[in-house]
Amino acid sequence: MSQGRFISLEGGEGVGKSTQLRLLAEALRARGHDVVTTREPGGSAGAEAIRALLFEGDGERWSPAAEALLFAAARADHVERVIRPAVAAGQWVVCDRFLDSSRAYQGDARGLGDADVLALHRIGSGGLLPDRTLVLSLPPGEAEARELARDGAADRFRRRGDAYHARVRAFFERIAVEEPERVRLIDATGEEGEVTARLLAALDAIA
Ligand SMILES: Nc1ncnc2c1ncn2[C@@H]1O[C@H](COP(=O)(O)OP(=O)(O)OP(=O)(O)O)[C@@H](O)[C@H]1O
Ligand SMILES: Cc1cn([C@H]2C[C@H](O)[C@@H](COP(=O)(O)O)O2)c(=O)[nH]c1=O
Repeated sequence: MSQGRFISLEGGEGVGKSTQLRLLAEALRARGHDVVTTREPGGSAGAEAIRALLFEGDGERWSPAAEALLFAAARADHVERVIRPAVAAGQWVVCDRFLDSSRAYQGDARGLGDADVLALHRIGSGGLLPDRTLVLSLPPGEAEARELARDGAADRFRRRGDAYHARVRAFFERIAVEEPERVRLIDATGEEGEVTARLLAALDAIA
């Protein structure tokens, strides 16, 4: 049995994560890997139910702590029921967002703190980390233009405003510097296929 892997795609809204999830999975399948694609919040029945709770209502419905707990609970179910079994069975799991989104959005931008988010992750998911995290990076105006062309309107997370999203972007850029073995910053400008090629190149030692 080949060795399973766990890869997460991260970054702000509209940078191309869902598009690249599909394209990267196709490229990895073409290399002979058995690939499972999934997403957060969600990815298992219980976690999708929590996703609905998180997306309903206005942006301040949940306190930072309650929101972090909901994301951590969804992740615990997803990790236990989907991610760990797939990796143990030799599959490659490619996930649209994971722990680093909680660190960026709840820990940093909502002020909960990195240590508390990591503590929730240790309790809920045994501290599982991806083998590689690929952070897609676009100039701010470009991500927003792509997002508005796709949706026409902002969802409750997008409505938190520019300063909030600037903190998220800065947090992702920082962890790529601080955790270079796991986290790679990827230029997400240009054609979809060019971005996929950069992602594949950034899988170097684990592919
Ligand atoms: N390389 C690209 N060039 C131009 N447009 C792109 C590119 N990649 C994705 N798009 C388009 O940009 C929009 C946002 O892409 P996508 O939905 O993949 O982003 P996302 O990061 O998953 O967003 P969100 O976090 O909001 O779910 C989509 O309409 C998609 O078709
Ligand atoms: C996993 C995770 C996500 N979020 C936020 C980030 C986005 O604004 C939404 C998810 O939207 P998407 O279109 O499905 O990417 O949720 C968060 O704040 N914390 C998290 O842990």
